Order: sequence, then structure tokens, then C-alpha cells
Amino acid sequence: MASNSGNAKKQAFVGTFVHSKKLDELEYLHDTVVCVDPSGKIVAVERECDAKKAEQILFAKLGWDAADVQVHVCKEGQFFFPGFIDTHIHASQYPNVGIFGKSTLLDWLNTYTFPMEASLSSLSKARRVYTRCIRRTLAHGTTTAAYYATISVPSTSLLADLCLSLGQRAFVGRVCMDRLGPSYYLDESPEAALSATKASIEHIRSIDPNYDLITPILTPRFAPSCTADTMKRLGALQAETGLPVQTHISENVNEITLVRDLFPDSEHYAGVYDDCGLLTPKTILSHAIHLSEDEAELITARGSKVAHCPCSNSAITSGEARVRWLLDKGIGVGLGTDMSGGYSPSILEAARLACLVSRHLAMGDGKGGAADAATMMVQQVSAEERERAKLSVEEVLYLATKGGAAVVGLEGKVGGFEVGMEWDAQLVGLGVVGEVAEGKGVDQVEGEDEGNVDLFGWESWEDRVAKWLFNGDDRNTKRVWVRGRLVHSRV
Ligand SMILES: Nc1nc2[nH]cnc2c(=O)[nH]1
Ligand SMILES: [Zn+2]
Repeated sequence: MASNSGNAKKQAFVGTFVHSKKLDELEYLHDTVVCVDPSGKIVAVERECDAKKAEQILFAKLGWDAADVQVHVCKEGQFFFPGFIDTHIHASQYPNVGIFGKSTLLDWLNTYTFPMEASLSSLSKARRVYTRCIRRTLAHGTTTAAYYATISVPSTSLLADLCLSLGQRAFVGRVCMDRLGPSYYLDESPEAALSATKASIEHIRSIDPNYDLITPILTPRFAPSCTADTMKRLGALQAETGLPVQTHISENVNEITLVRDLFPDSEHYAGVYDDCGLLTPKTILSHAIHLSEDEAELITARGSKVAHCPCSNSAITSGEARVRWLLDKGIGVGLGTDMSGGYSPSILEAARLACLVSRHLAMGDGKGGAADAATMMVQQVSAEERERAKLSVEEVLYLATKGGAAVVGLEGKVGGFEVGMEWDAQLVGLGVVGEVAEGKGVDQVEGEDEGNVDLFGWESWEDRVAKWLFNGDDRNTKRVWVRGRLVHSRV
């Protein structure tokens, strides 16, 4: 099996770097050189420096010979940005993107999702789907993904193999579900769910023993499709191994009713996971739309994190997650595409939709889509909460990078440009509009395909980033690196 051991070359990146300093602040590093060692680690960040000065001074400081260093210089209209973290994505649902009709969660699962996932027990089909999913998400700048695969161990192992060989950092979860699914797509028993999960973990250990790039993640699908026995066994396995956990929570009001009926002894939905030992600091809870105050407080106390999936929440009409409210409670939040509940593989799209959904909350009539889990009464969102609901460009880009890194347990390792972090990055290129020659009526845009973002040259850097967020797409993602390895290039 090929191993991802970085680029095996010394590299220096020169130009403008944009990254999050904190939730509401982006830092712009101009005329900067970032040096990356052969293992993919950032070993120097030098400001007021260019390629020449780096060769003369910086490389000597590092003991590097300029002849051994690959130098990448930004062009006009380009900047380096941290790779995106997708904290919630179903690789096995990729062929279904955009196909959801007017369904909502429970009928969507039965109509579209379970049949597609079950069909990926065919390894040739799984190879086609997973290869395309990984390539597509890399092309959109996703350097880390928390993936759900399927219940099939060989198919899940294949997803892990492909992430490793194509160079995407990934958490790969074999899905556990031993009830309320179709008979053709269910674990036979809690024992079977556990032993399949262990086999999947073993496979990942065999291909990436230190989990440098690929990490197994325990994946009870969601409470309605898992027995308490299965979830308790997974909770015990988490305590034994320290592995991360991912599941869904409080996405849809009918789902919440189902959970209340299936687990009458638990206080609420979050309580079900807590009772099974699954609410840990390494747990990623997706959606978290209709949480009650008590549930949010329990999640805060346990240190579990939330994957906000605005595309999916809008597409299958689940509701509007109260991101500001979650953040105010001290809950870590990242962004997820939730393909194919969400129709887009792009975290840039998720960030833009997070902005828009937060504005819908701000415009709300006080209902905001939040329902109390116990009573099913729609909660009133206060005027004060509505006023603060809007998320800024800076905030959603934080959620897409540093915030996401904290959600998947990679804080301090990826999500920014600091010495000691790994070079998981994207080169973003925006269109630079040239002069219109008199009498011609046709302007010139440099580069081959710069997409929808037109820079006229007078924009501030803040405005350039805002233009990228709201009109950018994969045409603007020129190059992508993971651990220093180039994993996608349009140029
Ligand atoms: N969005 C979404 N919610 C779920 N809840 C349980 N399974 C799923 C899934 O595959 N997608
Ligand atoms: Zn999901």
C-alpha cells in the first residue's frame, strides 16, 4: 500500500497567506515565505520576505541548500488559504447529490440513501464512487474529511485505501445500524456490528499504523437505527481505544419523536448518546438543529462538537441550526457538506450557506425552527438571539478551517499557517480584469478559467475574500496540498 509521506522535498511558498486568527478575525500575511520540510511540516513563516531574500537568508537559517528547494510563488490575484475541513460527509451518497425531491429525512433515507449505500457492497461500484468523491472534494479544497462509508467492511476499507493513495486526510467510519433500516441493509446483531467495526479499524491500522493520514472513526448512524446494546458497545470501544465518534443528532422533528418513543428512559436525544457513553470530547454530532437548552448544556459539559450542515438542513427541509447559540454555549462548531443530504461537495458553498441561513435566523419571526425535544413545542428564539445570529465572512471561514480542525481533533495541526502545523493548503486564484482597449469593447481576464470572481484591482483584501466566498468555486482552487504533497492541480 502506498504511504503518504509528504512531498519528500523541501518547499517554500511565497506571496500572500490568509488564515483565521480567531473566530471573527482573518489575518493577511503579505510578502511572506512559508517553508515546509519534506515531512509536510511548516518550519518557518517569515514576513517581509520574498523568494530572493528567502534564498539568501532564510534557507541558510534553516540549513537548506536553495538547489534542493521547490519554490511556489503566488501570482497577481492569488493567495494561499488553509485547506477546508469537511466535518460531516457521506462518501457513499456521492452519486445522489442533487437528488432529494421534496423528501424530508426519514423518507429521504428510505427512498434514496439506503438503496445507494447498500449497492456499494459491489467493490467495483464503490471504487468508482469513492475515487470520484475524493477527487471532487480535493478539487474544492477539502484537505480533511470526516467520512461515513457504508455497513460493508470491504467497501469501507476501500474508501480508506483510496483516501491514502489519493492523499486526502480522512476519518473513515464503517456505519453501524442494527434496526429500522431495510432488511437488506442492516447489521445482524450488536455483536456483528462491533466485530465489523473492529475489522474496519484493524484494516486502517494495517495501512496507516500511526493514523498519520487516515483515522478510523466509530460511526453509530443515529439513535433510531441503533439498539442501545450496539451503542453501549461502541461507547465501551471508544473508552478503550480513544477513537473519535460521529453520529447525527436532532436533525428533524419526526426523528426526535422517534427517538423519544424508542428510548423512553433517556431524558432527551443527547441523553440517549450520553447514556451509552458516546457523548465524549471526541464526538462529532451532526446537525444539532432542534436541541433544547438542557441538551446544549449537556453537550457543553461533555465537550462534544457540532458539524453544521446548512446545505443539507435547507435541502431536505430540516431546519436552521442556531450556530451563534451553540458557539455562545462554548460548543465547538465546524462545517459539513453532509452529501447527499446536502447537494454540494464544496465547503466554500457550505460556508456561504452558513452565512445565508444565519441571516434567515436573524429575519425569523421568533420561531427559528428550534423545537423542544421533549414537548415538540417550537421554541421562541429571543429578539436578542436573532440580533446576534448573523455570521460574518470571517466567522464562516473560521468554521471551515480552524473551527473544523478543532471539531475533528486536529487543532494546532491543520487549519492555519503556523510553525509546527502541517501544510494542508489551497492556492486560490481570482480573475484579474484587464483594461478594455478603446473601441474593442472586450476586456481581458488573465488565466484560462478564473470562474465567476472578477477583481478590478481596487478591492481591499477583505473584499477580495468576500468576493471569493460568495462567488467562488472549484475553478478558483488552483492547487491543493495535504501534508506538503500536491494532491490537486488545475495549473
Ligand atoms: N443527513 C443525514 N441524516 C441522517 N440521519 C441518519 N442517517 C443520515 C444520513 O445519511 N444523512
Ligand atoms: Zn449525514
